[in-house]
Amino acid sequence: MSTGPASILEARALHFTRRQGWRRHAEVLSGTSLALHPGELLALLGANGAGKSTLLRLLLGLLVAERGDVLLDGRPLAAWPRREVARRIAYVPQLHTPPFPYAVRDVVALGGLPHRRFLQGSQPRERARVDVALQQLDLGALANRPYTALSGGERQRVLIARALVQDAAVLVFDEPANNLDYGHQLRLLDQLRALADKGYAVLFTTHHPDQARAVADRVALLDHGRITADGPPAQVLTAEVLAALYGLHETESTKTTTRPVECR
Ligand SMILES: Nc1ncnc2c1ncn2[C@@H]1O[C@H](COP(=O)(O)OP(=O)(O)OP(=O)(O)O)[C@@H](O)[C@H]1O
Repeated sequence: MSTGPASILEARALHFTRRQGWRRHAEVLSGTSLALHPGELLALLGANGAGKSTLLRLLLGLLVAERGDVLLDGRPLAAWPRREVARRIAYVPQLHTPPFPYAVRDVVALGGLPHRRFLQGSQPRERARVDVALQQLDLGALANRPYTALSGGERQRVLIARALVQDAAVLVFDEPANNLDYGHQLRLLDQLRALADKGYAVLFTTHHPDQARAVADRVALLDHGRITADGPPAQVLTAEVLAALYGLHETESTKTTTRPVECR
């Protein structure tokens, strides 16, 4: 029996297979377990194709495992009404191309939808949350611009602002620092840290060990669908472990990737 604090979102021994072609099936996750706690910033690292996005989609209930459980507040995800899941877990996907030129403010306001009653418009409290999120993400000047006319990095910030308006207890980010310039990457990492410090449970995937080392409380390594390490970055992110995870021999470059990024 676990003696640590209760997890808010947890994957327990998940098995998931993808069909690849007519007959071939590949097991993407093989008994994968991962627990996320309130107030914690957890980084998930793994090579291309390791199964990170698949694990996130299972945790969000967008895919269903063949075996194993996903628990939200200790209760199987499938037992929660979909709308309640949307209230509790906010997801910031990797960038996508939006179909319509909605104004930035309207995209951010979509985060309030799970909190509205049927056919109800936005409420003053929600509009105030939109203003705060726009400000927090440095989007005030872009609020009335079409979302489709923004750069990749600006769009990423809009999606993060939308997640904040959702006011969920769990925030899940798929490679959130992708497409951001160096300054915005550092600011984003600081924002993730600040959100965890406020009590949100924050999970993000990254290809950059230095980002995990700079801000995360914990880092979990996913290697061919299995969690091979899970602990404080300083313990987990050794040059040897990274070389094994990414199929590298220990070199000067792998040593460099274990150096911390200064971001505060
Ligand atoms: N829709 C799909 N249909 C079939 N196979 C898929 C699909 N999506 C992903 N896969 C396969 O599942 C495996 C895991 O993919 P996943 O996207 O979860 O990895 P990842 O760790 O997020 O990779 P990356 O870092 O490149 O984004 C890969 O072998 C991939 O080819």
